[in-house]
Amino acid sequence: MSEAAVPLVDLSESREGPGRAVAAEAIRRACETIGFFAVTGHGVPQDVIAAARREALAFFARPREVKMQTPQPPERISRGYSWLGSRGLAFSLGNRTPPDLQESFAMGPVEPAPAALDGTEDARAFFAPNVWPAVQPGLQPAFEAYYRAMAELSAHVLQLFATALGLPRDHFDAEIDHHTSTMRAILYPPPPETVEEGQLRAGEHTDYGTLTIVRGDDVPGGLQVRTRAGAWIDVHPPAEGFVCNIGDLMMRWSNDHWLSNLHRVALPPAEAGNRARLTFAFFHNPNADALIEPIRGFYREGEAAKYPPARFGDLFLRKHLSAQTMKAAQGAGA
Ligand SMILES: O=C(O)CCC(=O)C(=O)O
Ligand SMILES: [Fe+2]
Repeated sequence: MSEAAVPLVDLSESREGPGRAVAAEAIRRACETIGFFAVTGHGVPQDVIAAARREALAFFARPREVKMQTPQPPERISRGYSWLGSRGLAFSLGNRTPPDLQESFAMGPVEPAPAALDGTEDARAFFAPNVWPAVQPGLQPAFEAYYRAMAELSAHVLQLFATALGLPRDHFDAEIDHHTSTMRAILYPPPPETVEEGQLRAGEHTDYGTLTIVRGDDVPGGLQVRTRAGAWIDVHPPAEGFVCNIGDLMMRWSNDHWLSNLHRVALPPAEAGNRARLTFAFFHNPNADALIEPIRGFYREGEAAKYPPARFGDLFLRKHLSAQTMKAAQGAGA
């Protein structure tokens, strides 16, 4: 039950020089075993994080009818406000659970769609305009600044992934230059007096994309990851750091040598008191038209590809939508 199972990687020397290889090797080991690692020395200014947090808490404290002025659009893409009871992450695995005890506010790319996607389904799904609450003009700039900082950090970590996979460091660069990442601020309120059987703050799931970078409050009722032995262990973020995990796409790219691992957000025990928890989760995704094909140079001797090549846009739309409705769950698990 050692919590050292989620290793800590200091990124402060990881940009150039011998520190790059050291960080890449630590990340390789983490991705092969638990699929999670924590980072410090990431270079994201603490005031960017603090401003986004402040704006999120102010937004979630507003009356429901105000928050509902920027609802998640009916197409179920990750924009705007999702109210308590409207999502269930375990649905994406086809599990029938009560909905998650969380409300959230999501955004997508800050840059417009590249011209090559003009008029396509990808442009509509991945580059749908963001929605911003008119009552709180400070939220947009704070969230955009945080999103940009996360995108930059992701690009750096993906270069370390390339090195860790034995590839040139710029291997993924051309697949992420019009990335379709989303970010979600999530508020887990204090649990109600009665919760339904099997109800959690976030049901067990794997993430869908390349890399997720999470900043969640380190309070009871927090993030847990499943070890290969089947135990759920608490993941404590380092002070001023982030928790990173890889998603299904990196697992697919690595022909399953890397693990996109199950995780969840538990309910706090009753004695922990009535505490809410705030999380910022940045879900890094590649370009809509990135071709995800198991990386051959990385195969072990004689190994065959476990997946056919597939466009990211097609893979994602199948799984993401199933997190939202049980009806669509048949196609999940990609
Ligand atoms: O709140 C957290 O720490 C993690 C949330 C999460 O795993 C998700 O939203 O995908
Ligand atoms: Fe997750």
